[in-house]
Amino acid sequence: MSSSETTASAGAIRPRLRWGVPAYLLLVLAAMALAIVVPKTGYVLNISLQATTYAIAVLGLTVVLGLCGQINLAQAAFFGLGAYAVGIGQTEHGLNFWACLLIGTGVAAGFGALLGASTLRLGGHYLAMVTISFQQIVTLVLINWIPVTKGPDGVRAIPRPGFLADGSTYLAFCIAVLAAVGFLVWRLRDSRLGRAMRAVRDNELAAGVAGIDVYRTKVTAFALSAILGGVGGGLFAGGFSYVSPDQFSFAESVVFLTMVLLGGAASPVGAVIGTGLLILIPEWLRFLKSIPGLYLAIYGAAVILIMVFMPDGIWGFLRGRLDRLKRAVLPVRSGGALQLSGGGQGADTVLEVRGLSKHFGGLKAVDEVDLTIRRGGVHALIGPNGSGKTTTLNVLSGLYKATAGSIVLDGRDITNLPPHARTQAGLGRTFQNIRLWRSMTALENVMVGAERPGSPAGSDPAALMARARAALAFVELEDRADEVVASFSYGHQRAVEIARALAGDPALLLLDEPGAGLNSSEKVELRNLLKRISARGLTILIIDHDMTLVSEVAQHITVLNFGRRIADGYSADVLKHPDVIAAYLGAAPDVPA
Ligand SMILES: Nc1ncnc2c1ncn2[C@@H]1O[C@H](COP(=O)(O)OP(=O)(O)OP(=O)(O)O)[C@@H](O)[C@H]1O
Repeated sequence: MSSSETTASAGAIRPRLRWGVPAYLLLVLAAMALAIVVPKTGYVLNISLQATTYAIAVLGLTVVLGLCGQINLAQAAFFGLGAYAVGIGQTEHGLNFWACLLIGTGVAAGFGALLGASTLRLGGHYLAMVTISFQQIVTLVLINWIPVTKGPDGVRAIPRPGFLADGSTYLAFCIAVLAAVGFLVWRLRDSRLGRAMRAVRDNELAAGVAGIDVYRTKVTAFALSAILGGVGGGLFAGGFSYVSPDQFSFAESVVFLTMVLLGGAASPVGAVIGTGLLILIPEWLRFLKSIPGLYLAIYGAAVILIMVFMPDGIWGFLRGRLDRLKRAVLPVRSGGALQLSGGGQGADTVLEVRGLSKHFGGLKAVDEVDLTIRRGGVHALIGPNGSGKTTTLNVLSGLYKATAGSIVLDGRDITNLPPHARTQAGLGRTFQNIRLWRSMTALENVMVGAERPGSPAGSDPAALMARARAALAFVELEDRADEVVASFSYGHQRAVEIARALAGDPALLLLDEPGAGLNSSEKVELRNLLKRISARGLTILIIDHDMTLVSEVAQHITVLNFGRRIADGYSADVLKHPDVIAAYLGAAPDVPA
């Protein structure tokens, strides 16, 4: 191993196997060849066609639910839109198969984006209800818009393209589409968009503050999911040459959801496993159908047992076992030294805040606060509990809208920008309660920070990876880059959060109580880290209750009490200020001699 290499200690980052793609291609070609040459009954052909086309739609749920964490109980509706477009377009309007497939997919994408748009105001149960409502509307339209959809009778005699007329050839084609979609979804996970989706899933607030446009990411995830639903449905219609409303009902959406959860929502492999199993289990249990109820009871019990004992799905369970075997074997390249530019050059002032107020009803949490932060060095914002420090940081980073006042960062007015745009403008921050994306590795967390538009790494994946590693090396955690952060100690999680902000090369770093919850040796490490950051020219605004830490690292201090600024200036002067001493319970704060 060269000196520029070190060894990662867990396998959450995927090794890029040189033979992986050719092996996958060979496997797909073999499956296609088998589909064509092996003689099969109509029954086997139908089961195979159903599994393949369903799996494409279930991969859509891998994107929206598995990667982005958004519930979608309308996948059967998107599947139906694709299927009916292929059915009606060909039989009623004489369009060709491919044009119909494209139209169906486009219509599904449009409605998917519309559903995604509702996430601006809705989440969780409410989002689930909106998707269910959409599903029910589509079902009602399919049943009742008889002149167009043929109502409950459905659309019959749907043709396929001439060269795919033979059922086995059509199946091979569907396998090829499934393989291509599966590959794209697999690659999506480790792309910039995929990381953004996972960040939104794990912690939406932190994603926004790290520079991700949360809303756009969700809309994109919904649209992609709907596209895959539409493609799957279109191919389904060609495969079965008949579609009717009951094939695309709410019950089918639940089946799609069960498939993705059963197989494992986080990976396309899970989608395929879940689909295969849920289509095959009923067939295997068919012999029980003679005893009323028994078939359903065993089917339901099997699904419940798998979900209880494998909460991450079957593939999630197997993957966990595989990852344990792979520990401590991945060689990784060193990221080199972290470059910090400290934001725009020239102007002395990096942040200018005038008359900033934030009221919660009658409570003036922040009340006409002025704050000037000079470039370079550490500026502390202190004050007793409830004095408005965190609220100030939340207004600065855009999590709260200011009631009044203005915020100018590096000469640019950012008062009305959303959080991700402020990050793009040059703000970096950490949280009082650590907000990492817990299912992602340290490296993945920090890579999202490095992806901030305007950061020096640009969009080159190798440069992003190198910058993220450099940021981790800066906080002395490069050797744990490929471990999932949930396994880190509190102190190390804080360091990763700081590395994530540093990777974006901010003009100003906001640290909300970075010392909270740290033991004494971790506090020493933190103090040294802050000094190293400051030595690189990056300006820090820190909130902390530990006056020893504050007086050791900060050159300037602003003091708040009851939301108002009561002192501001050089640290030594401010800490002796009578109002400050009075604010701290009438006694001198714990200032070291
Ligand atoms: N979302 C909110 N809704 C209503 N009141 C809030 C909200 N957030 C903060 N407050 C109130 O605003 C005041 C300032 O709170 P803030 O958390 O900013 O204080 P702080 O100085 O950071 O305190 P601490 O040091 O304990 O973290 C408190 O009275 C708090 O209860």
